[in-house]
Amino acid sequence: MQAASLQLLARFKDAPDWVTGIAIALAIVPLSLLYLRGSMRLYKDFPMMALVEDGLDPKESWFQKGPKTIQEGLRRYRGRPFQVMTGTGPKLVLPHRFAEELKTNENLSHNGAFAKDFFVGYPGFGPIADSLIPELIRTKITPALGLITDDLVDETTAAIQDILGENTEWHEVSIKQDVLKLVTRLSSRLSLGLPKCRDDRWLEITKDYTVHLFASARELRQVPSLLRPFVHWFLPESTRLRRDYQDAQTFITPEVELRKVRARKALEAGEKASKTADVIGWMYELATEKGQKVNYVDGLLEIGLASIHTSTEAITSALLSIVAHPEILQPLRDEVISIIGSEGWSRQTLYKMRLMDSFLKENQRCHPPNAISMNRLVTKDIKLSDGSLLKPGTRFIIPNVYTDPEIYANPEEFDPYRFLRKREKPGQTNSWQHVSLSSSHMAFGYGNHACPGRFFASTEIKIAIAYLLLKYDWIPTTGDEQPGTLVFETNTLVRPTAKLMVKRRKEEVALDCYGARQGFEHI
Ligand code: HEM
Repeated sequence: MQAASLQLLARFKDAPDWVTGIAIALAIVPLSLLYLRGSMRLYKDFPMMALVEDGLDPKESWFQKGPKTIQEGLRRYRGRPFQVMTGTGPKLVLPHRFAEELKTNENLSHNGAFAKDFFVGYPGFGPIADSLIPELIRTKITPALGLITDDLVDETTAAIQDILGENTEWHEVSIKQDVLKLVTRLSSRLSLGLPKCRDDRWLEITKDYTVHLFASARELRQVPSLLRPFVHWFLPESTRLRRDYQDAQTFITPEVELRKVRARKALEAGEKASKTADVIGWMYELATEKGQKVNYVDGLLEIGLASIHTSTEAITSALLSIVAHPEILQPLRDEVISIIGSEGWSRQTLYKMRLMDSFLKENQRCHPPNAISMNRLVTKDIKLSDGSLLKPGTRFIIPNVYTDPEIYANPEEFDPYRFLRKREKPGQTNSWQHVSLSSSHMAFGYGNHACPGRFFASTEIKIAIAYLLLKYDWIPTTGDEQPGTLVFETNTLVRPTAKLMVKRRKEEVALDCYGARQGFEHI
């Protein structure tokens, strides 16, 4: 912890003297106090896991080797709950068998757990706990997916052209950065609709906000808790985050006002407000239905946060897997050629891409961005089936079981057909889709707070991959920047600098779609 504090202090070198003085005083004085305070918060009935054999204390184990800490804990404590020391305090690790009994427990909060890890309450960090958004996704976005599919194809057509272009010679690209740009375009199309969604200023704000929030929260989790209320004011990422938030407010507010005026005028003229087709419109609709005030800036930023980071990781990782397993490329292309070539884009045709669906699910299994799921805060006493008592305030996580040979045959093998075969078994057609939830595949979480955006995510990812495969050839780069991964806490993510070689090819069937949707306007 001392090393982390000193590293942090080094970042204050350009700050005024008085700021540095305060920071140093705050860093040195309470360190011992913090250790005491931290240890008092431990869950006393559960063993603490640390990779002592690797010379790491509990917190270092979590930060540097999260996935290994969890695996080793499961082995060492033979399926009994144990605790780990995260940057924001201890969390229980509950073995996977508890997922079923906890999935619909009402005394669990997802927002509460995330609020603590993402410092909701500090200026600029706010949106992640807005409870209206899951409802909005369930009641407005998912039912409109048939119509949204056209928008996403339209946006992918334009965005791919802008980002990857027509170069038919092999050239190197920063693949994660390019996918991030593409996903930001798609998420922005959902949030703001045409034409605002293509505004460069908004695209920059929403992308930067997502990147800076994850970076700030990650930095702050490494800072001793007593220092955080001061340090967050000076961390470069948090400073940028507050600026992004203000920029978002400046950008969004006039657009919201404009929409409200239009809706009011329509009502005054005795007309119905037009049907809505983006997040601003749906938020307006939901607020009116519920007679509730909504924060549009928070809502749009939350959609960006939930969707941009996750879908970027999913698409980049899928593309890297195709490059690493070239034998799957042609079967995936053939499926798109056959289905889109004969029936065009629609929610139904995307559903028919069963190999793509299975491949994406297998990719989540083999390259999970997170080793755990079901991050929850206990709000009332819960007694587990093994007799353990979880008191209010307890936080827990449940590890994934993707490498368990009793659940997945040959778990080390990357088998894009794995879930396709499972779906062919009687009665199993809907159990193993990309978006299906189960405790043995928790890539979209599990239970009451499982990802409501997964239907949108799966649609957008399939469209993006179809374009990337039919319009481009991909091979590994020969340069220094081999993709590789970054491990932090329990996350294993594609490195932001990952590179691939790409060249334009001629797609076998027409994919493109131009122009806004007909008969479904913005308010
Ligand atoms: C590949 C893409 C995505 C992945 C892997 C993913 C994964 C997850 C996971 C693991 C959770 C936590 C679930 C739990 O703990 O049980 C979650 C929650 C959530 N996701 Fe996603 N997500 C993705 C895309 C999206 C998109 C596109 C949206 C929005 C359109 C979205 C909106 C949300 C929201 C609002 C929650 C919080 C749910 C709640 O509080 O009840 N996600 N997601």
